[in-house]
Amino acid sequence: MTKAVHKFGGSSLSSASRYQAVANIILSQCSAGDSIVVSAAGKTTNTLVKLWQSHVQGDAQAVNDIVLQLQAQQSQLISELLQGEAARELLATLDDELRTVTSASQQAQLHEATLLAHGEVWSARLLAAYLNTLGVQARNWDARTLFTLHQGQLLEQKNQQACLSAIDGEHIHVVTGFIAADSEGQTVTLGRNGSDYSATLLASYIRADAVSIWTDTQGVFSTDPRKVASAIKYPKVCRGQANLLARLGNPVLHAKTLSPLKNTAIKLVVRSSYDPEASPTEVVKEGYSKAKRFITTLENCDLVRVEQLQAGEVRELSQLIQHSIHHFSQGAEVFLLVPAAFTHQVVHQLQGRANLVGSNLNGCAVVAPSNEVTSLYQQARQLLETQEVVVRASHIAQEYALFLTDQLIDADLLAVLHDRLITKGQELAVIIAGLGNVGEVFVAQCQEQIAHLQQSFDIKVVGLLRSNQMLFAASGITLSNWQSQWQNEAVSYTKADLLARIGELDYEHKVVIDITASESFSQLYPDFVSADCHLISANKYAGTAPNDWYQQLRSKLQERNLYWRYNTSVGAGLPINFALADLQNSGDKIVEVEGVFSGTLSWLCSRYDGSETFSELVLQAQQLGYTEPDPREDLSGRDMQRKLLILARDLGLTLDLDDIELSPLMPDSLAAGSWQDFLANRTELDTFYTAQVAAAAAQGKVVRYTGILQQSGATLTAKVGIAFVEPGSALANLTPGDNIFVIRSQWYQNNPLVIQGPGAGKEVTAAGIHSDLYWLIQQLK
Ligand SMILES: Nc1ncnc2c1ncn2[C@@H]1O[C@H](COP(=O)(O)OP(=O)(O)O)[C@@H](O)[C@H]1O
Ligand SMILES: N[C@@H](CC(=O)OP(=O)(O)O)C(=O)O
Repeated sequence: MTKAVHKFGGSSLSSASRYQAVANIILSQCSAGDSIVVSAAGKTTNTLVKLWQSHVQGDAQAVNDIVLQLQAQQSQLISELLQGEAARELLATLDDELRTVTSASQQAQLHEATLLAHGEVWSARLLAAYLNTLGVQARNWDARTLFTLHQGQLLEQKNQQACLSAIDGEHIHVVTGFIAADSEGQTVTLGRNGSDYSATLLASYIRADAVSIWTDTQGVFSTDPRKVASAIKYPKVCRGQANLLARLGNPVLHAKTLSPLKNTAIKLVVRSSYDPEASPTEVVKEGYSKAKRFITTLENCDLVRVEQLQAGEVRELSQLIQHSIHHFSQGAEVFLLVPAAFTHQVVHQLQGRANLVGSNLNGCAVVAPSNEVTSLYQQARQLLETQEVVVRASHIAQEYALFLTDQLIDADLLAVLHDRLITKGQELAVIIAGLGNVGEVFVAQCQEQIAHLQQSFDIKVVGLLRSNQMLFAASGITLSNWQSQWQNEAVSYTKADLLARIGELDYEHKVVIDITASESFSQLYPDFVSADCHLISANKYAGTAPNDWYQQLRSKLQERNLYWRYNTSVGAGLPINFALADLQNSGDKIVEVEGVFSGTLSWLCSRYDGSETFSELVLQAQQLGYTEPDPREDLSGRDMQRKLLILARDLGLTLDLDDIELSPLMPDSLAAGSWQDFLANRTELDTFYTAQVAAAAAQGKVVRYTGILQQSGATLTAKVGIAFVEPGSALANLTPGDNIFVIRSQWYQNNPLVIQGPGAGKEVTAAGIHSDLYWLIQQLK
């Protein structure tokens, strides 16, 4: 049986609704025998630290106020999650504990670690009780009964025995993070953010298979995603870099998190409790992922030079102040970066061997592959200079460059640094679905196109998919001979196989290019987005799916900073979506889009001159491959209806397909029945069409099949069908097969903007998809 440990940090337990979300994750993802390690709710530990500081300062009033604050916060959580006896019991225990805190403070008997431990104890107790009310057999553990340290060292055997006998296979075990006991039974803590470490320790003792660190971001990013919206989520990060980030004070993982995993195969992932479906970051062993670029900030540190630093002394100092301390050597000198609040303690401990060389410093560190560090160091220095940041001290090591300044690296400055230093030299994985007419041309053009785009991005086609087989190579498919690779290596696949392969890709960016005409493939878009893929579609189904589904997809894309381009779904390579977006973005108001958006119907109506019957023309078009296999698909007008809906949604209208009036280019009697029936009765089509031609001629006009979207005040007209147009108009004089879009706007009123040209064809459609890819890369740069 597999065993998992899930750790939920304070950010995942910051309110009753967050506890509920956590419980839902546990209900859906955990089974008996799994362990849940919890931190203190929200910022409770910070509040407890303040309480301790007030106590040390002898400020009884502040101690009281903070106790009341804690009581209010915890009681609210309990009351919102539990009822009846369960609630009463926890509220009474909370009261007792807080009364004990107050009296211990009054009697000068408060113990720091014991005080700080309350946060985790409250969380574990409440979560276990809440899970019980949901019918989960949950057990609550105080980690002081599981983890013992003697003089700062873990008593491995004792701890393992304690954990193995506690964590049975019948319950879900809710365990306090952050705390342990010393050999006298006194509380000790594992350092701020230490619950990550508790989780991996527990996992190593009980020989779990996996640890999930659930937090409020979807994984480990190139920089703090809460400060820089364009931060890149990395699917994989190697342990060494994760550890280095932690040692530089980055909060996403605690510095000791990785040590219990050494020499184990325990899988570690970081994922979001706010978005459990989003693909996580896996922290993998060295060599299992490429080194990535990161930028992390430091705030309010002191730089301390130390003489004769002994081995293990930094660890002891970190233990003393409950914070990780970054240290580095320059020549014979060793420096420590100490959180300013603890410098006094550290200097005191070092007994005359420490000199303060810089105080209240801020800064940033660029972590990168070792061959990039020197050049990034130089670029960063120049960049900081142009941003008028005075560097007080800097350090370059094999895997990172560190800059210390007096100025704060705020979110704006961090965004600039990230943009210039981190988002260069990125990789984009391309997955192409649909290798029909257009798909094959697209792949054939890819080699040259990619070489052209390569200057800014390292682009690799990693997947080629047909409806039932796929060729996947994470390191890239050689496009010059993909056909023979396909012959030898393509395999049949399921949706789960495809998503698993995409999930394993270790690229900064991924894009799925859908050149299929498959509705079921389009239904996978939400899964692709959950796996952090951008989308490019020639396929019209997702763009015309029911509005709720469509809007959910759009918001999911937005939440993840992902792009969706679908220029070729309307008018093939014609830049209609670009034009509409550009006009709207520049402040114009579009009042009407009218046109012929079907190459087939354009060809039929423009070619008809009465010398052949309409049905003969339809059969000719079928033979020339201009129509769908059953030409009634075209004659039904559905395809144009879909395209009009895509344009309407681009204009911000929340329409559904059925909101667009549709009248087909054939009598209803022919729409039903088999193709044979159609052939047998095709004269009905001819009668239908000649009647339309005669009616048009009576008005001095000609027949065309058009779509129109018109906004006039509060009235919206959206319809697709037969229209009688002036013989001299642009719509009437269309080259057979071409599409035309006539756009009327505030700026283009009497003389409309006309976009006209081939609206189908494999070369132009493939070129349009390349244009979407180019656009995507411009956005990512
Ligand atoms: N490179 C990064 N990737 C992800 N998160 C980061 C990064 N750098 C900083 N962070 C911050 O780390 C926070 C998560 O750590 P923390 O607040 O300790 O979470 P928890 O309470 O779940 O333990 C995120 O909210 C984010 O702001
Ligand atoms: N509650 C402790 C331990 C911890 O790990 O918290 P979090 O998981 O929220 O970072 C702290 O705030 O330091």
